[in-house]
Amino acid sequence: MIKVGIVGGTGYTGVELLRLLALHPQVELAAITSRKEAGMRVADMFPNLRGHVDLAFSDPEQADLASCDVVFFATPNGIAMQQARELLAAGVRVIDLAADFRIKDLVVWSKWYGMEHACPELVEEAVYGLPEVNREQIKTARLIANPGCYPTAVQLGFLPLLAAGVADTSCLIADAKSGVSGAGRGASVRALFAESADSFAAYGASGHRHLPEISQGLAGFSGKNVNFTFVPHLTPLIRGIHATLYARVTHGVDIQALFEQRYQNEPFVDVMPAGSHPETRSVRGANTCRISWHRPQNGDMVVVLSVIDNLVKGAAGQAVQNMNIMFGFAESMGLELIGLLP
Ligand SMILES: NC(=O)C1=CN([C@@H]2O[C@H](COP(=O)(O)OP(=O)(O)OC[C@H]3O[C@@H](n4cnc5c(N)ncnc54)[C@H](OP(=O)(O)O)[C@@H]3O)[C@@H](O)[C@H]2O)C=CC1
Ligand SMILES: CC(=O)N[C@@H](CCC(=O)OP(=O)(O)O)C(=O)O
Repeated sequence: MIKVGIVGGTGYTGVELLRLLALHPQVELAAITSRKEAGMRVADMFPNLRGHVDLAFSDPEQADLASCDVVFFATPNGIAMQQARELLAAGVRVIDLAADFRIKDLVVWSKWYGMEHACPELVEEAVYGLPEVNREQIKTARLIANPGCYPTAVQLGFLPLLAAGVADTSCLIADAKSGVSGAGRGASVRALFAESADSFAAYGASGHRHLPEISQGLAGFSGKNVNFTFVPHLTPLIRGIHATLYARVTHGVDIQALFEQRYQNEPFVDVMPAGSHPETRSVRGANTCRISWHRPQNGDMVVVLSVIDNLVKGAAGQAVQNMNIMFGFAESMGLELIGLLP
């Protein structure tokens, strides 16, 4: 058994971590923090956890995080980097669900996140927690940068094409749609029911902070710089990301075989039969990325469709997957979940 702490237990990714970890056979939940709700019983705020989580939220300043084996940060950007050095020095492994350690170029990171980095030396050490790419490094990592939700769906969709060198890297496009829980649980006008229901809009079309994270990953897969366009959209879903990806691909390549081979040993990537249209609801609540591809009019443009649950494979589920790999547990432990239809 390992002792686990969660900083930011009242947010959407925090409560999703609790849902998954409460039933994990190798986990003892030791500390769950919230500044605003310190003292409140977790199950009083989240009745779905009644009978499963018998702890109260503690103030992050008071919580005994140093005695944990691993601490998850389900906090806004810029929080984990304030505490990671101290925790690592105490022998605690850290998994950050925010973006503090995702981008290796600190100048780029500061530009997009609007702050100076508090521990640049740890950015170099941190392992980007996309198991389908970095499984070996994750096994021994002390510090994991858990990927963003859009970056997970987009990178897994492009990976087989770029790793095989069959896509034109001068024009890669991702048109991605997210459910409203992607914006977190903190009140914001755009997430209000009356603002987001029965409407659909792009945002950040001329620049979103996931652009540099995804570009960094795609360049790594292809071994060269890529020209990448990313347009996110807010949809009236609660959970889910649907990424529609466009790439010009060399003719004559068996793309179905390429995807099936790349993901044949991956427990959480499902390649559908050629010509399928994956639905976000098929992965709702599950740690699955479900993918299919199309070649419209048999031209050289390939369209990849990639869906995830932003809170599971896009955040908490992937973080638990990383924990399993780091501690030598079966990678699927606590994550054998099937999407919720309807
Ligand atoms: N929502 C999503 O789909 C995804 C989110 N992420 C990332 O995961 C992180 C968490 O997201 P999400 O759960 O949506 O966020 P929420 O806004 O829903 O929750 C944030 C949590 O952090 C706590 N918190 C806020 N400020 C601080 C602080 N200064 N110190 C300690 N705790 C703090 C809050 O509790 P309190 O204020 O009481 O302390 C709350 O529990 C973010 O970085 C987000 O970008 C990544 C992938 C997907
Ligand atoms: C719908 C929505 O607002 N989504 C968020 C991204 C999700 C997220 O939390 O970003 P990280 O993965 O970087 O942590 C946004 O566009 O800012």
